[in-house]
Amino acid sequence: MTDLLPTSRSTLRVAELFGPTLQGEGPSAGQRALFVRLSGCNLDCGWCDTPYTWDWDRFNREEQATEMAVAEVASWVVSQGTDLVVITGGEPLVQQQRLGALAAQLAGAGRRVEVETNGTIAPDERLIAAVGTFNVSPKLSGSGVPVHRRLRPKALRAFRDCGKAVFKFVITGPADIQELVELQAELDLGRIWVMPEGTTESAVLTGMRNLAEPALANGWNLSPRLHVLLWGDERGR
Ligand SMILES: Nc1nc2[nH]cc(C(=O)O)c2c(=O)[nH]1
Ligand code: SF4
Ligand SMILES: [Mg+2]
Repeated sequence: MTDLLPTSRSTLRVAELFGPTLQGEGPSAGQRALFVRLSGCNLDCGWCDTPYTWDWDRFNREEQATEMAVAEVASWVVSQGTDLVVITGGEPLVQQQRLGALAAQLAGAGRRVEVETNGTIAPDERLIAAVGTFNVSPKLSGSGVPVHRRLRPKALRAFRDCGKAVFKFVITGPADIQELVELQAELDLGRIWVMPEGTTESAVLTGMRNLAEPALANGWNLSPRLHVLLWGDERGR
């Protein structure tokens, strides 16, 4: 029998717990929310704004990642009087088993659970049952990640077909827009948000101005990065 350490089944690698703050992105932007940021990612996007969750060449893993019991994370969330909880990363689905346990506990306690994911790992049934909305953010060529790693059509179809996903794309320029037009035609993704890349107020505002007309022309919604407009690059916001 495989000798699994109990901690490997009951703990999550956590980067930070924060909030209440305002969900800054996607369909729930502007809503009060708590955030659970998990550590670890299976991609390495050039413009990543949370490299402290995965880039162990630049950051110290022991300092940036804490093993926490699923129950401990859940009780922190439930102790706060805010009903929306956003689980993000990193890539939360690299810990899918324990993420599913957390999401189920939170849903059982009456919380609305959103998961921010890069869409490369298909969600399992327990996770789908517990999550209210998956904000699926597949990476485009501007991320610098090779296409076979960042776009996994089978996983994207699983999100699309679960009925709980919206798709949110970070756009860094015209090549990303063209790639999204093609992806939409190929995969029929449903509701799409586009969002500028940027960690300063001026970069986000300029990006949103550049995206407004392409969004309207292609049937897409436009997402702000509200937390960046309000607080810049401050961590834990
Ligand atoms: N306020 C706020 N909203 C967010 N929406 C998605 C975030 C993320 O880092 O995934 C995020 C974040 O870091 N802060
Ligand atoms: S998928 Fe998200 S967390 Fe992972 S490297 Fe890309 S932007 Fe960063
Ligand atoms: Mg962020």
